[in-house]
Amino acid sequence: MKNNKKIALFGGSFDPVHTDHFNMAKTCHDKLGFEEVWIIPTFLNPFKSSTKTSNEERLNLLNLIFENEPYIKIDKFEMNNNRVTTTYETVSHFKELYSDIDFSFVIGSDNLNRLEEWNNFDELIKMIHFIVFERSNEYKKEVATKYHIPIYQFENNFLSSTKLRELKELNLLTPKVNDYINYHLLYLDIRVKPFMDKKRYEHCLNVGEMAAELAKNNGIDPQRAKVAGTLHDITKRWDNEKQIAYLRKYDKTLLIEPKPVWHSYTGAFHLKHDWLIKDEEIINAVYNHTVGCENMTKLDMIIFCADKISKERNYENVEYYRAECFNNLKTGFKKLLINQYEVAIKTHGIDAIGKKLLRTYDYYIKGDK
Ligand SMILES: Nc1ncnc2c1ncn2[C@@H]1O[C@H](COP(=O)(O)OP(=O)(O)O)[C@@H](O)[C@H]1O
Repeated sequence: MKNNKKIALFGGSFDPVHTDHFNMAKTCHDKLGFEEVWIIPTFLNPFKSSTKTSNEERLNLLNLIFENEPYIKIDKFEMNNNRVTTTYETVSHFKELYSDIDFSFVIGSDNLNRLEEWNNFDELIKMIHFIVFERSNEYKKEVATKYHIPIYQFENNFLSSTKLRELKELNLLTPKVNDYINYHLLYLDIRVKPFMDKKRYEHCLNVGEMAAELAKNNGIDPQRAKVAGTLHDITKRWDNEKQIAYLRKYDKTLLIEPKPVWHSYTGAFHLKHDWLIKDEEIINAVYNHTVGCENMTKLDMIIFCADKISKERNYENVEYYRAECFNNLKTGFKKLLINQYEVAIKTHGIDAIGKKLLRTYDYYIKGDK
């Protein structure tokens, strides 16, 4: 009898794809005898109202994580359908197209709980073998027994896309996937929006846009500037207690700076230690965005300026400062710095404006750097 090729179909939202998805696919190939694993990202999960990320972004992430795995094929059948596609339809499609292939369908054990509710389940279970990977100990074991479905263990980190979107357990996510997510600013509606009011969120988006424009003007990667700009105020609405806790944890000396400046430092610490952003220039640009420092990079200046001239800002002379920044970044930056220094002194007095603003002012304005 002819030995048919064995292929595992692995469907999911992959929003984002993570290390455990990777390990499951690898186990199918390395240990369970599947020659290939075909990854089928959903257009929409039938049990969810919507996915959070575009098809293109999810595909890019899949291509990235599996780039060195030759046994993987990423199939766009469900995505291209542009509508909800049930597993029954998908399996029928592949079986019809490739009648000489032995297909199995990979799921996590959580899916056993509602497996019998899947569309056309009675037929589906006769059409294809399910391969189940244990996700936790709590699942309907009787469903597996009833349909003789094998359960496999694998090197499981017990990750979930939902938790990763919420910045939980990011240290276990394949770093290049995390880097892509950060660089493309995915999941802002989960990671940024809920932590501030609408106006502040709009400001953040506008600063990101303005920073990208200034970056283009100055020969810098606009996307990196957009990331720093969009995330610059990420901790602005954190309460004092949380700000203090972060400063105590990462740099106590900053507690002597005025409270309104704290968020620049806690923002940088949050992005570095919780978002796991590795690009130090981005981290530093957030760190320096309120009162600057000596020897600022172009990106530092861009974020400092973009924050003060973003689209929605409408204080007197804002148009003038905008034009100055686009005409010459350094000149615009210095003018904004003088303005900020004078306003700060008028409002708070020289003793209360903090050492860092004084130092930046001395360096750039008095020292004419
Ligand atoms: N840590 C894990 N252990 C076992 N199975 C998992 C794990 N993470 C995801 N899976 C399984 O991988 C498949 C695709 O995952 P995902 O895209 O997160 O699911 P969904 O389509 O439900 O959003 C699902 O069958 C899910 O149960």
